[in-house]
Amino acid sequence: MIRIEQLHKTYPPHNAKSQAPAIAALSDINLHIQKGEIFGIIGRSGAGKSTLIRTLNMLERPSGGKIFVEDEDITALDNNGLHRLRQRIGMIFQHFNLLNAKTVAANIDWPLKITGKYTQQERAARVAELLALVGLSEHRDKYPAQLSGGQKQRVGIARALANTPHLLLCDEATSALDPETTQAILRLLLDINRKLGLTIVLITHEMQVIRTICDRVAVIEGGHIVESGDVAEVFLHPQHAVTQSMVAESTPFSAETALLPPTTESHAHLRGLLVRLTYVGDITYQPILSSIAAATPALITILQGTIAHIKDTPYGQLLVELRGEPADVAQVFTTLDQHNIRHEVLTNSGFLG
Ligand SMILES: Nc1ncnc2c1ncn2[C@@H]1O[C@H](COP(=O)(O)OP(=O)(O)OP(=O)(O)O)[C@@H](O)[C@H]1O
Repeated sequence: MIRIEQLHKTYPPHNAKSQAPAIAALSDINLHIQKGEIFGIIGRSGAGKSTLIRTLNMLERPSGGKIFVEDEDITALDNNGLHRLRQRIGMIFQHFNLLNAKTVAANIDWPLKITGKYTQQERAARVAELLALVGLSEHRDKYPAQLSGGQKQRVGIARALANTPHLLLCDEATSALDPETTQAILRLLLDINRKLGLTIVLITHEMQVIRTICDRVAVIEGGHIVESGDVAEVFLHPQHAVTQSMVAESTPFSAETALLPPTTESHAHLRGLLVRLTYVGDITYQPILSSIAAATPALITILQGTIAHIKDTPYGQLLVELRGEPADVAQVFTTLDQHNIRHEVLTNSGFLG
């Protein structure tokens, strides 16, 4: 659906007369986004997220590299080509960008009207369909000022979908919303993705957004993609320091004991190996640990645990202490391997004193 090759974007220094160097907002970005997936781009403030998503509909012109959308090199398009491209790409924004002097229905009708392609009757039918899709039929005659943030974003979504785009870009679409409304909007986006098979690319600084709806994710830092892959893999086994800290901030599993290395003080009582177990999928609900415990003289103590979801997939993480003879401990690891339960020895507490 989208192929980004060696993309660069440089901004001139803020003060043109200064000797300051140009700002490299994006450097050597290479990404492949599949048709029908929800692809998330996450990063801290200033990492380059907005610049990257805005290049996908050429609101921002790259300084180098190529972007193919449905096999068409969009960096080479003239004005007519760009106009046609933008009809195939919808976009929603953090602050909704609605027309305040128009009603909900008129906001949604606007992109249909400016194409000049449809009769008034066709437009009215399409607006009614979109209002129903986003759950706003009874608010059709209200003005944006009379709506909550979540309702405004629903209007934004309906407007973005008006011309039946192939791709929806979401620029921090839930950042201005409270957690409950965020969940409702994310559910709506997921529903639309499934019902319409629409490809969605979103940018966010919240790992929770990625975890709730994305299939794959790229982590951006200092204009570089530092890590990318399936959400479960990146979320459960983050490699880069930025990813690790964003995961730690968002996880229900306390960072103090689970995701950061234990301190001598916090685990002074431990005598065995401190091991983190991670399991993904149906196995999450199977009593593997109790059957291992029954079959081995090694002692397993659960120190902390959680079960949660990454999109539709359940996963579990346990922090356990493992004590016993080396052969018994090795047998526990073999059994864990047989069940595809990942185990990481965080420390041998013998060394903690
Ligand atoms: N129009 C511009 N002119 C000059 N520099 C810019 C411009 N837009 C962005 N930048 C710079 O490019 C870098 C990336 O900015 P960008 O807005 O893409 O980051 P971001 O990850 O979206 O940040 P935020 O989450 O704070 O919006 C930053 O250093 C920023 O200051």
